[in-house]
Amino acid sequence: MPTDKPALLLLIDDLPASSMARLRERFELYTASPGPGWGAALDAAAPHVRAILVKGGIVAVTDDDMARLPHLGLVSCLGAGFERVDLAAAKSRGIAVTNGSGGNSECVADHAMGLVIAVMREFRAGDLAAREGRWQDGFPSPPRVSGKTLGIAGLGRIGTALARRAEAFRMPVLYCNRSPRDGVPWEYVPDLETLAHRADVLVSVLPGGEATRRLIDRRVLEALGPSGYFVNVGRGNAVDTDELVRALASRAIAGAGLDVLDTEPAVPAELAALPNVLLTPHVGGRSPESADATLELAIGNLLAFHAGEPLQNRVA
Ligand SMILES: NC(=O)c1ccc[n+]([C@@H]2O[C@H](COP(=O)([O-])OP(=O)(O)OC[C@H]3O[C@@H](n4cnc5c(N)ncnc54)[C@H](O)[C@@H]3O)[C@@H](O)[C@H]2O)c1
Ligand SMILES: O=C(O)[C@H](O)CO
Repeated sequence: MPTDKPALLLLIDDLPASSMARLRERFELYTASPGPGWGAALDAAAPHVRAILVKGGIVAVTDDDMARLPHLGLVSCLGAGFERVDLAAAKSRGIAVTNGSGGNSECVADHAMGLVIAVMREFRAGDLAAREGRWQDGFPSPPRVSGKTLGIAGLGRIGTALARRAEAFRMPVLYCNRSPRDGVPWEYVPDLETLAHRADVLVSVLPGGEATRRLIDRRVLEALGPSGYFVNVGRGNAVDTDELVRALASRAIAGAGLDVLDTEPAVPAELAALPNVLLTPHVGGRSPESADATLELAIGNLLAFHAGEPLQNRVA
């Protein structure tokens, strides 16, 4: 039965019931999931849809997919990641792409600060020692966090929120970005190797995609040095994981806290076996508050698009 609600092709199959209800209130939903029925589902939606909602860091939207949807004008990404959307194809077809950066940035910044503290203060080893009845026995004296120099790779929304938290810890903040940011009080360092060399703890908030692939390589890790720590809350592909494992195992760096891996959801056995790494399963941005804010941002953009109004967070 036709409705007066705009049609939306939803490429996400794990939204909570409350989010689905919010979308159904506003849109006539069509769905597709990667797998054998994908093409047929896109074809069924094609006559109706002008917009897609997708987790653009997880599900690919290719040139072929866009070609199947002749009325498509907007790919709205729920969450910050959009590296699996073919931006060049979207641009050449006149299709706008938006993301949800900002909706989860405070939560990811909390998580990053948590990883910095947990890995530097050896929470994992301390928890184990206490549970195993080795109260303080042979426990090392891990470094203080406050006052240490924080290097941030990728000073976007999350990086900025993290830098503000670090200020409360009296941590000098340095950052590397594609270009210096206007109006921020932190020192810009033009290359990652120098950033790592000058930092006590390097946090990567770099996005995924080809442009950032393995930017954190052996040289950067060696520059961080044996008393340096590495934390990643951006994307796993920005790091050379083999080199990271080598650096952790040989104590070329002191430790790491990783929320993202280029192999995820698989965790390499060599990494899992290391005592000086703390892992969380890509949950840095996950919270009810983030889910609410990112959905609200996406709905706002979808409605603006259908009303012919300006879009927020355009990435193409
Ligand atoms: N762990 C999680 O749960 C989680 C949650 C949200 C976002 N993320 C990841 O974090 C990334 C950043 O999110 P954000 O909201 O801060 O995005 P953002 O767009 O606000 O910031 C990204 C920053 O990275 C910089 N950058 C991009 N390429 C670079 C390069 N080659 N060298 C140096 N700097 C570069 C950009 O200039 C920008 O300042 C996202 O793209 C996503 O991949 C992870
Ligand atoms: O990109 C994001 O927002 C997070 O990584 C969740 O996908």
